[in-house]
Amino acid sequence: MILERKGTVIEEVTLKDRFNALNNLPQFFKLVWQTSPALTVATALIRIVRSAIPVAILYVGKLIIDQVAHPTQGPADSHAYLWELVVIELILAVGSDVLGRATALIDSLLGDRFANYTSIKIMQHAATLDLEQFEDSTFYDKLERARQQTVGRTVLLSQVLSQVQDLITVTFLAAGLVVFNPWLILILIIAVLPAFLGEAHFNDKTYSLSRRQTPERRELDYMRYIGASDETAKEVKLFDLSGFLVDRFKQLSDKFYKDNKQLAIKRSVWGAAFSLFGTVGYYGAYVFIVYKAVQGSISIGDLTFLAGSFRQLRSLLEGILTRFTAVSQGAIYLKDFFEFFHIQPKIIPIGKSLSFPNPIKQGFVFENVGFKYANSENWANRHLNFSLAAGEKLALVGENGAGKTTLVKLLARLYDPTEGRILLDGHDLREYDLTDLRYNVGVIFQDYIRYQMTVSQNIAVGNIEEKGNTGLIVQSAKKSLADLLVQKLPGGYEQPLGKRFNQGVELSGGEWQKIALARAYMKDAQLLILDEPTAALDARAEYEVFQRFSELTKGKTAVLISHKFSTVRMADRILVLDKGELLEIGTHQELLQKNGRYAELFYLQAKGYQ
Ligand SMILES: Nc1ncnc2c1ncn2[C@@H]1O[C@H](COP(=O)(O)OP(=O)(O)OP(=O)(O)O)[C@@H](O)[C@H]1O
Repeated sequence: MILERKGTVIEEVTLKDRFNALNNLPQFFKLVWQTSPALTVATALIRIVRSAIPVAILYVGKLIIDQVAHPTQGPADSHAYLWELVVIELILAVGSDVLGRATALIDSLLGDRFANYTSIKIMQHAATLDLEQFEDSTFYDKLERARQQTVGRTVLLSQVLSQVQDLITVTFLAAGLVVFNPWLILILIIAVLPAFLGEAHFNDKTYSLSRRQTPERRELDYMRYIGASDETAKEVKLFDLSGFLVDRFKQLSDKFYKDNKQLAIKRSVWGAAFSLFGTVGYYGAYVFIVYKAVQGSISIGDLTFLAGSFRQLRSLLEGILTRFTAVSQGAIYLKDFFEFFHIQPKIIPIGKSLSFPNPIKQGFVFENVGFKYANSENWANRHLNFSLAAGEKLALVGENGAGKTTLVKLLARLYDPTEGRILLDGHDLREYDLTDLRYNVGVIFQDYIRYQMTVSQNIAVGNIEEKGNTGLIVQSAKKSLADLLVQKLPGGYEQPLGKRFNQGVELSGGEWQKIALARAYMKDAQLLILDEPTAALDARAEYEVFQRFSELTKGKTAVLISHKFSTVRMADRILVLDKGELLEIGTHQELLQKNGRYAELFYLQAKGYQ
C-alpha cells in the first residue's frame, strides 16, 4: 500500500499492489499504440513467431540424435534425411537470430518514439497547469518522476512483450515435459519460486528508495546546474561558491551511493543463494531423466530433448518470474506517470465563458479581494476595494513585499482571489474565457525571461502566433526603443541572444529590458501591466519609455509598478499598498496634499536627488 503524508512518503508494496498495478498496463499500451501502431504490431507478430522456435529446434535435435543412434532407413536415405534435419535446424537457428535482432531494432525505435511522444505530452500537460502548482515542491517531485518514466518505461514495453513470448514458448516446452512426467514441472516451479520472491522483495526496496530520493535527486540536479551553467557562472566565481556547491553535491551523491550500495549488496547475496537452490532442484530432476534413459525407458533423443527442454524451461521460468516483478514494478512506476496527468488546473472559466470586452467599457472593480499563497500563513493581499476605470493608468507603489506583484497576478488571473472577487465590466473575472483573457492582458514582469533565442523570437514571445510577422516585430521594437540597439547587432533581428549557443551576443541588463518591453506591443491587449520591467534602464531611457508607453497606449487600461516616483507620477492615479492592504489611492497631487505615506516616500526620494 502506498501512503502519502504531507512531505513524507511511506511506502510498502504488497504482492496485491503488484497485481493491481498491472491495471495500468492497458493504458500504457494505449500510449504505445498511439506512438506507432505499425511498430507495435510488427514487434508483437515477430515475437509470436519467435516463441515457437526453441521447441522446434529441440525437437529437430531429438530427431537427429535418434536418427544417428537408430537409423530408420537404409544408409543412403538415412544420410539424406539426416542432412535435411540439420539444414532445418540451421534455418531455425538463423531465423531465430534474425527475428531476435529485428525485435531489438523495432523495440529501440519504438522506445525512442515513445520517449519523445510522452515528453511532449508532459510538456503539453504542464502548460495547462496553474502557476500555483508550479510553486509546490511535491508537484515538482511528481513532474520529475513522470519525466523519468518517459525513458525508463520503454524498457517495460520490451519486457511485457518478451513475457508474452516466453509464456508461449514455455507452454510448448512444458507440453513435452507433461507428457513425460508432470512432477518435473512441479519441481521446476518450486526451484525457481524463492528467486522470484527475493526479486520481488528487492524491487520493492529499490522502488521505495527511489521514491524517497526524489526530492534529493532534484536538489542534486539543481546543484549540478548551478555549478556549471552560463547563468550562474558569474556569481559562482565571484563568491567562490564552487567548493560549497561541490561539497553539497558530494554529500548528496555519497548518500545515494551508500544507500544504493547497501541494497545492491544485499540483493546480490540473496540472489546467489536463491539461484543455488534453483540449481540443486534442476540437477535433481536432471538425474531423474538420465536415470530413466539408462533404464532404457526413453531414447537418447528423448533424453536430449527432455534435458534440453528442462534446462530451457528453468531459465525461461526464472526469467518470467523475475520479469514479472520487473513488469509489475514498471507498472507501479507507471502510476507515478499517470498521476502527473491526473493533476488538473484549478484556474478554469466558471459558467458561461464570456469573451473579453474589446474595448473595456467600465473597467475593473476589486471587491474585498484577498489572496494567500498556498504555502504561506500570511495574506499577500487583503481587503482590497478599489476600481480601475477603462482607459485609466494606475501606478502601484509600496515597499518590497507589499503585494504589488501579487495584485497584478490576480488581474492576469495567474491566481484566483482567496476571498472576494474581481469584476470586469460587471462580471467576475473567472467568467471570462481564459485564452481570450490571456490574449487581452499583456504583462511584462520584472523577472521576465531572457530567452537564448534570436531577437525576433525574443520579441515574438509576446504573441507567438505572430512569430513570422516581421513588420509587427520591428514595429514593436520601435515602440519599446529596442529598434536602435537591434540595428547595431551584427545579425539584426535574426541575431541569437545570450551566450549559451553558438554566435550568441550578450546584451546589457537595460538592453534586455528594451527587448522584453517590445513584447508588450506584440498584441492589441486591452489591459497592459508593466511590473518594474524598466528598473535596469537609465533615467533618460526610463522616462522616454514611459512617455511613449502613455502615448502608445492611449485609451488602453494600464497598471505600472515602479519604485521611481518620476515614473509613478505620470500615472492617472496611484495606489499605495502596505502589507498587502490599500493604504492610499489618488492622483499625484491629491496624495501629496494628503501628506501621507506617498508624500513621505516621494519627498524622501526627491531629497536623495538634491
Ligand atoms: N510564490 C510565492 N509563494 C509564497 N509567498 C509569496 C510568493 N510570492 C510572493 N510571496 C509573498 O507575498 C508577499 C507579497 O509579495 P509580492 O511579490 O506581491 O510583493 P511586491 O510588492 O511585488 O514586492 P517587490 O517590490 O519586492 O517586488 C511577500 O511577503 C512575499 O514573500
